[in-house]
Amino acid sequence: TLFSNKKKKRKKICYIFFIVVNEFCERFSYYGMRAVLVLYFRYFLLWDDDLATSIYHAFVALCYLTPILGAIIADSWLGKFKTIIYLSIVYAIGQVTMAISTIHDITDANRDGTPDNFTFHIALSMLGLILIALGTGGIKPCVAAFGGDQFQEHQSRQLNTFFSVFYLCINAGSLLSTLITPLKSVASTLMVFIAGSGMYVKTDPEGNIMWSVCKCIGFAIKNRFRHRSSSYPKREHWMDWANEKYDKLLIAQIKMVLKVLFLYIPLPMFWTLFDQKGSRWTLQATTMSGDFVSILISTVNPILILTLVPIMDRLIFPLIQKCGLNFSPLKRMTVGMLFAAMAFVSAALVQIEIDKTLPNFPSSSESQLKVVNTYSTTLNVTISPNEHLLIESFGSSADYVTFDHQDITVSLNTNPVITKAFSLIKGGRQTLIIPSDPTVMYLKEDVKSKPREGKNAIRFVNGYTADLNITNLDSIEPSATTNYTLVNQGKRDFVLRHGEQWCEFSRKFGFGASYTFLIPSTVFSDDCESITEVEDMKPNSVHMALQIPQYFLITTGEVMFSVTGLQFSYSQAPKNMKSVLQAGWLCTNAVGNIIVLIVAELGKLPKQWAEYLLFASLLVAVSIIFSIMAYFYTYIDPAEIEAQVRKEQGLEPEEMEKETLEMEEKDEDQKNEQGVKQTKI
Ligand SMILES: C[C@H](N)C(=O)N[C@@H](CCCCN)C(=O)O
Repeated sequence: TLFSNKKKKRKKICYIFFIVVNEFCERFSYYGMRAVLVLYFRYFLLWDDDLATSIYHAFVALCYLTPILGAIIADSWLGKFKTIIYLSIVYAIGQVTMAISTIHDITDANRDGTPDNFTFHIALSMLGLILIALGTGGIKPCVAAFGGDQFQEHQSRQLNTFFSVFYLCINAGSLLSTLITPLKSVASTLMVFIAGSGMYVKTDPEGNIMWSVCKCIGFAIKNRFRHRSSSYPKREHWMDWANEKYDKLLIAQIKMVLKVLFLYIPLPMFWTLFDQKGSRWTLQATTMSGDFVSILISTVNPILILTLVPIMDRLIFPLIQKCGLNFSPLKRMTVGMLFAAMAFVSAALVQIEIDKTLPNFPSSSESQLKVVNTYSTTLNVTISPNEHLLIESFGSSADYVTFDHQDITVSLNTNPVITKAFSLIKGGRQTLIIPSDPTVMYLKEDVKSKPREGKNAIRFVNGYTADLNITNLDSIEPSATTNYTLVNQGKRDFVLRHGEQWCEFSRKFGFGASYTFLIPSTVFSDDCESITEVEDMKPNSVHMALQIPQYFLITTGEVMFSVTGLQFSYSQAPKNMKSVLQAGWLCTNAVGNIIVLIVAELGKLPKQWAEYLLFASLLVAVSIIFSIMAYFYTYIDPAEIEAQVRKEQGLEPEEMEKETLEMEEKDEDQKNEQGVKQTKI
């Protein structure tokens, strides 16, 4: 018996391996594609930041809405195993479609490196994304529930370990996704899953369960209204009004599901905060210094998950239990929410530090102006009505001057005096460039926010008497100013060239600064030494390491909230509705993302730190509501309730047999465990 038990255990580990590796591959593919999605929208489809971010969030929301469809297909029609297989094929077709949409050669007839038919690429990529969303939605609720199905009712400890390992695999997939291409992994997802096919415990779908559930709920509501007069005796639960027509077992199962779904109502708020890691926090990082921007953003969360899940499972939770505290799943989830709220308080504190170092950008009604003088002598610049600036040759005004009106007149103390009228951009920053011929002074638009991804925005004003060529930039005419170019942090070299003459100009950059370099007429005679630098925006000075506490707090919250929620959704669901509740759980994600889209993107507060604090307070309020709801929730054993209802109804012999077999197996396991203990003693 001992030998056969060990064999059984090894077999189980083996097919659980196939399931978790399948999830690893699927998440690897998903996160690998997601990581480059916004870049694809921005630089291939040439969408602006807002559109790219909105479509990105809409896609993520769709991925977490489609699980409902996957769950219906699995629980009512195909069963979890076949649903995973078929929808993995849809997923793979989606990834291939997406990959084809990125080949610009397909429509690039003139071979200029840009697609000629954007509509074609947009249509193809949207089709690809919809297929991926359908695929991921179909797979996700089924894989978790399918994994859970491999355990028997008495194996709750193993079931919890399975969900922790399952979550570890999600994060290992997410972590490694940046290293290998997503396409390969879709193929391997399918192959790994099919490889374990013969070993799985496959529960059959039990007819169109969702349709029966809807009809049953509809009937209960209708029946309740038909009997609303006080002469009819009250029933214990409103679903009991379906008793006349529907099976008691189905009604009991619906009651269990509704109880859990009701508890889910406050949960999207957690995801609203959690999913801002990828948007607001990423933007925050671009205003900080440190050379691990992209690595930090894409890897810190999965790395922390891989470390924290085992620590929590093996150390913290057992320790809490040893102290005699009942740290129930719903309590863990509440604490997880509070951790996420603390993460946002930490983000707000970091933001306050950053704000102290940020330039004073103009409000939407203000305009800002700086003056750069490349004329041969110092100039007295008067900007009507009462702004007087003394600017030396190849120098600039100390900082931007802010105006609450747009129309200005500029006078220079040249002989004769030069006067010119300008209209400034509302809410913009501009520089007045005074060239060697001041009569043609002109305005140039400046950056009015920190450059993306901690890069530096640089431009050159050509004070040389002829056209100049600068590395990686178009040729610039005399007196002209180039547009901004983004350069990475570190030492950068530029070669300036005019005909046979050239010189090399080197400069070390930090993070998130903006500079205008003034090239004098003597540039080649002094080997680029005389190029002067005007700092339009100071480099970032708050170090990115300050973001680590907020990442640590949100990930601790995630471990408590998300891993526990996954286990809870499985354990509290009736056998035939496991995927449906997994889908419900994933839907809380979708709603969270939609809230990010609506509240965070549209209703932005003027101060970012205030927005962080607002979200933190909202989550604290929601966690209080959730803890009250949780207090009134009684944990159930769905199998026990189902058995009890069946008993009341009179059990079918077939089911009785199955149940007896399970009981016998359980007894055998317990005996064996005791046997092992005795042998050890
Ligand atoms: C990578 C991340 N830490 C993670 O584990 N993600 C989970 C849950 C995602 C919910 C966020 N909207 C996953 O299943 O990908």
